[in-house]
Amino acid sequence: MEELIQMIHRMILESLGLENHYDSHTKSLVNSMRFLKYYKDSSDNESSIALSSHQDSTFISIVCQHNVEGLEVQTLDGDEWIHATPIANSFTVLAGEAFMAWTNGRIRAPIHQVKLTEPIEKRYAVVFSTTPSFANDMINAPEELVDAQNPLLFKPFKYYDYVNVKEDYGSLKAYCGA
Ligand SMILES: O=C(O)CCC(=O)C(=O)O
Ligand SMILES: [Fe+2]
Repeated sequence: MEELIQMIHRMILESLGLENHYDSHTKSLVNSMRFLKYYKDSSDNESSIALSSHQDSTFISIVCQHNVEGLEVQTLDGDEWIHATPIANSFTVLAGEAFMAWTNGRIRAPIHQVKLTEPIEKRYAVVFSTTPSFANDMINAPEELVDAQNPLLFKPFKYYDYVNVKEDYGSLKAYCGA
């Protein structure tokens, strides 16, 4: 898993021409793993929201859906939900707000939710996440990604300061939008 995580981060940095930031970037990463168990709300007939819509705060989240449907990703215009249908032997990768801010918006953090629809009553998922380390949690977009056409979208912020008050602000833009 460590290798996969490193590879995804490397692919993202390379795609943006930021290879020279790779060492400092990966040195300040922390990996974590969460096990999730969802139940369908029995008071709902056909479907129930098991995890309400949100953006992850992370750099990336790698979701193992165990072949059970439910994860939905909102389109950018907010008009539609796309089923992130599980694919056998595959993970689903979502970018989070830390990457969105650090890449000055080049990488989007999609809004997503988990909805259980008949006949699914129960769902397990495992989520592997990367976040900044406690010692080095300043998120500051590299200057290569900021220019007249791409003005800075988010003022530099400390990741864990944001995570602590995220619920109060509702979005990263409200917290530190430039
Ligand atoms: O269970 C899933 O498929 C997604 C979980 C998720 O979005 C999260 O834990 O942030
Ligand atoms: Fe999520």
